Amino acid sequence: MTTHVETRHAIHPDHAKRMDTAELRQHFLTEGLFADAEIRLVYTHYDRFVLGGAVPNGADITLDKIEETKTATFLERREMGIVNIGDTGSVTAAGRTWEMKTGDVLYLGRGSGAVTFSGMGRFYLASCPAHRALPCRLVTVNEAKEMKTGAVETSNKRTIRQFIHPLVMESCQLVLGYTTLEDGSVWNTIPSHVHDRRMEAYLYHGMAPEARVLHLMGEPQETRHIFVANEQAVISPSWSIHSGAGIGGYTFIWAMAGDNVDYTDMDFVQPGDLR
Ligand SMILES: O=C(O)C(=O)C[C@H](O)C(=O)CO
Ligand SMILES: [Zn+2]
Repeated sequence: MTTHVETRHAIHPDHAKRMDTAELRQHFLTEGLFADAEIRLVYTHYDRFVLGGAVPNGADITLDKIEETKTATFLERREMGIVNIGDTGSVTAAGRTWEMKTGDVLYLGRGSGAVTFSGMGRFYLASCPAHRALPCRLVTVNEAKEMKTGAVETSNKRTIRQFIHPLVMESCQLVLGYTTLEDGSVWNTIPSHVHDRRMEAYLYHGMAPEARVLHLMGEPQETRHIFVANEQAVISPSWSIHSGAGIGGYTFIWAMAGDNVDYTDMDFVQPGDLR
């Protein structure tokens, strides 16, 4: 098995607004996170948030130590959320094994040690620094807090499921869940928002191979777009909106790290104020 880590540096909004399409994609889009028998990570300088994919494909693959953190194990000073977007698989860490069905989310607290992924799961990983060790917890789809929002009339009817969230469980910085669009609704995160206190990343999945999401990013008065394919993620700095419209159905996993874990701490931007 191989573990591959790529580093993404933080970009100032004045720099971002001068980027062409290729540069925007190079800095904010992550492609190819999921590969058989590999762990692929993107280490960002936005709140030291790491995102990635682990695909055991029937074997065992282990995330233990990476050079970028210069710690004895990856989770020595970090917490991690794991979402299974594949078939049933399992995760072993901290002397325990959790079976994860499609859509389940596992929280691993600081100091959980090496993490082994097994079975036919397709695991999305989101990790950030943690100031204390909190208990590991599997949150099943039924245990998530479900929020229906949007409307058919505005083409944004969707279900937001909150997993690593103060209403469900305690974490240090990480807040994570996923949002599924209803048939016929295309827009996510409308009205758009920013939250200067937290960065965010969106992993889009459950899309047909030829489908694309037109992801909107940038400062509210300087928006840019990125066309995103299935199982690609967009890194959203704290100064950027993160909204999108899909050509076809999709789900996206949102994960955040920063100064607070208050999901409702958003500065909304109405469509009429976007440029
Ligand atoms: O559909 C939505 O709206 C979202 O899922 C919004 C994200 O959860 C988010 O941006 C949280 O800050
Ligand atoms: Zn957000």
